[in-house]
Amino acid sequence: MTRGSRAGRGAGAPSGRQSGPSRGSGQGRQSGGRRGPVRDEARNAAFDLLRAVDERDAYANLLLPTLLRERGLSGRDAALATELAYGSLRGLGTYDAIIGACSDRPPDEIDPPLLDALRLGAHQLLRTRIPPHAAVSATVDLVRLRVGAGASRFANAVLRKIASRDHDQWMPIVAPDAEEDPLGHLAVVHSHPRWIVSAFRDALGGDLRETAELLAADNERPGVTLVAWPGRSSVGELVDAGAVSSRFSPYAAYLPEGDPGSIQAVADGRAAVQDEASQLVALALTRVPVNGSDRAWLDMCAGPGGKAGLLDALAVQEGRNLLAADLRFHRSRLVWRATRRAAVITADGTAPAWRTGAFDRVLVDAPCTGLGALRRRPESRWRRDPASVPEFTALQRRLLTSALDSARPGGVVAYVTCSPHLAETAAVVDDVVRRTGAAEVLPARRYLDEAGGLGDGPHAQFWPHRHGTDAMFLSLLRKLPD
Ligand SMILES: C[S@@+](CC[C@H](N)C(=O)[O-])C[C@H]1O[C@@H](n2cnc3c(N)ncnc32)[C@H](O)[C@@H]1O
Repeated sequence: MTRGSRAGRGAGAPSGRQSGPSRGSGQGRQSGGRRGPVRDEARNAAFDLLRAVDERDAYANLLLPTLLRERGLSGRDAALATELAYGSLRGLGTYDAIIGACSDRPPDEIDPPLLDALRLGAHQLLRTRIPPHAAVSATVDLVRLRVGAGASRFANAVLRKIASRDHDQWMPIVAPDAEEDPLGHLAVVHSHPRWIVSAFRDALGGDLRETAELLAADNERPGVTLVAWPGRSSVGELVDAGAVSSRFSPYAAYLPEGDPGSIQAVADGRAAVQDEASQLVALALTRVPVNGSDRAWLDMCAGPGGKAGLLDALAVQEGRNLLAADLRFHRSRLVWRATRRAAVITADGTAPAWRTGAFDRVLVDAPCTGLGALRRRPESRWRRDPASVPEFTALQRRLLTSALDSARPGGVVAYVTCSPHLAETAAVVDDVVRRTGAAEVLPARRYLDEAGGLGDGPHAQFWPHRHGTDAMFLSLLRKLPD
């Protein structure tokens, strides 16, 4: 392919001149004579989101609602902008491999704004039902308006080449052979960094077929799950408001469509959005029998307050006292908002502000790589760095050690991560238990009767492809006498 040798106009695009914004999929344009580039607000918003993620390390899920509001996008336009932006960010690994095969330079030598536009185009061509001619012409228009005329000719040539095959036809061309390099194959086909594929494969006991299912599940948008805080609202109330009963948690309901904020119980602060596995791991901590006192509960890494919200509601019902702490003041403020009666403090869990052995139950929901929640943050898989794993595991060990110090003998500690990476899960627990000799590991699955498929060992591991939840890990530990 000769770069810049093709006409700047979109391949197959009707050539009618059209002024003013065009919204939607780019279909239905006028035909006739030559036309200038058409500004498409949904694609522009998606492009701006990708640029913000690249240039400012923006979080797509946090910025997108603001961007849509500022641009006045709603309904189908908002849905299109969201699909294009999220799909392009998730699929970036696959799309870059294909763009590289269709270009005379590797993706990392393509001007970043142009590369982002090509990713948007590749997503439309390979993963949506937008007609190829519309996907190409709308993307070329975007490039011409936002990057430049020369770049639009290059984009046109690359996109036409991408459009010559569908996703499955591209895979044997761009992905390593599945027999020779299974991890490399899965990484390209399912658009994940190789080190994450490797970590998932290890956590799934080496099962490559199941690893592929997990990777595919990571590329789906997660549904919305609500929690009805006990004593404040009920699943029945959520169901009456349009939600659907859940599979596992007695406090969960799924919201098939619509804005959670439009549900009265959520608007009133009596219910909230919360992943079902998050509910169950917090619940499991409260289910373990303890001999003697059961008054004082601690949530040591509580921000932004998802699990603290549920623990607070349960503590109120059962007459317990919950202390919720977080290292960061702004996170503690969120916890304060999510709870009614809990005492909330800003404190470093590794240097506790509380007395040793003061608590009957302790939750340590440790900071982690977040590899279990990749569905929620479309760009996060590319931001995570394997070099961060040892930093997290060092902190996780200190926090778990401190959580055991904070529990009284006979008390219970729940160690939770939103990552299935073995270095952050079983390895941390094994190491701390061996080093301190302060705890025995309990069979966590016994306290999660609702859900199967949580693994074979003493710990419990939820999975997106098995449970439709985040990949949440739980280990339950009983503090031994000194
Ligand atoms: C995985 S998040 C907790 C999520 C929370 N439990 C929930 O369900 O919403 C980890 C939290 O630990 C906090 N954190 C990090 N280091 C900490 C420390 N040394 N002591 C206490 N909290 C810490 C972070 O600020 C972050 O809010």
